[in-house]
Amino acid sequence: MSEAFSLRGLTKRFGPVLAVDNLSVEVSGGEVVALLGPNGAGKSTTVDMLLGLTRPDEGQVRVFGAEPREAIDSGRIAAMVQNGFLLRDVTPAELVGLLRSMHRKPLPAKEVFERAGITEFANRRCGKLSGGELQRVRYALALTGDPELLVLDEPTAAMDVDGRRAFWASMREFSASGRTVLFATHYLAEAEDFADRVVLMRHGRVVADGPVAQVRAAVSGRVLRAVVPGADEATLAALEGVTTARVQGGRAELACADSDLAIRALLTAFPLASDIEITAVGLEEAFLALTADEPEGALR
Ligand SMILES: Nc1ncnc2c1ncn2[C@@H]1O[C@H](COP(=O)(O)OP(=O)(O)OP(=O)(O)O)[C@@H](O)[C@H]1O
Repeated sequence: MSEAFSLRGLTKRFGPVLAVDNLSVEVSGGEVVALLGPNGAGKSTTVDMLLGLTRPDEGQVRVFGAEPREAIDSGRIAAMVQNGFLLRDVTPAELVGLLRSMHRKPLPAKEVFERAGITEFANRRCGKLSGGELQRVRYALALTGDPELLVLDEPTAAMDVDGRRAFWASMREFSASGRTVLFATHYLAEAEDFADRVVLMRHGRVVADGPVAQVRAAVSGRVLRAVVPGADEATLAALEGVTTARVQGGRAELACADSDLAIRALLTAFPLASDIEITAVGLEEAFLALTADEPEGALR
């Protein structure tokens, strides 16, 4: 499938803060990708670089084989960013009208209103709209130019349950026509329900990237804890079935892709290992561990 965009070796610093650290992601046309991570993981900075709003310190961004600016000018990419500014005294209908006049092949205004669920308040001034309604207006503006790639930063923030449901139904319709979507979120459920692929970020880096089922399998393994005399983290991490290892307070904690293999390997290498316990890690818990705000977390 043709490439929609690629981010290669992107790095971005804000003073001492390393917001994005050597990030590489390639997305093909038609994929729906969730950029998932906790607050401060670097999602917005990554989205801003994809849109050409921020320049990377290192690395390269290509959108449909060109600079982001060209893709934006040609209307092939559109975005809905957090807190995008909307004038208080204009109406959504006026904004959509203005944008339609700037695009080569805009969608009919009525279709934009319907798809974004703003028909009811399209002629009300933006200053009179709620936070959730304004989010839908931002979505309408992103749809107006009929883009091939839609980039959404925390699109459902401020939306209520019904608003979220309607929004995702509309997005499904958008992607069903073979278009590409990248959305940043910190809601695991949204990523699971809507994305084909999840790129999990933490501390500016990609910690997992793959189909939802694969990321789920990679993160929802088991944890083996034991007292292992004389063991160091590197040796334990190299055992068969073990993903990462941590030794703390005399106990080893091993994150396992396959705990059956891991326990056999552990007892072969360290016959004196004792006080062994194995616990299952749910996806939610594993996600929290993977993205926890501690550089040397148990699971990575
Ligand atoms: N303009 C800026 N100046 C200084 N630091 C910044 C700036 N923008 C982002 N950062 C820092 O870079 C890091 C990544 O921020 P970013 O907003 O990209 O994360 P995020 O994953 O989108 O978080 P959130 O879910 O809260 O939006 C954070 O530590 C943030 O404080």
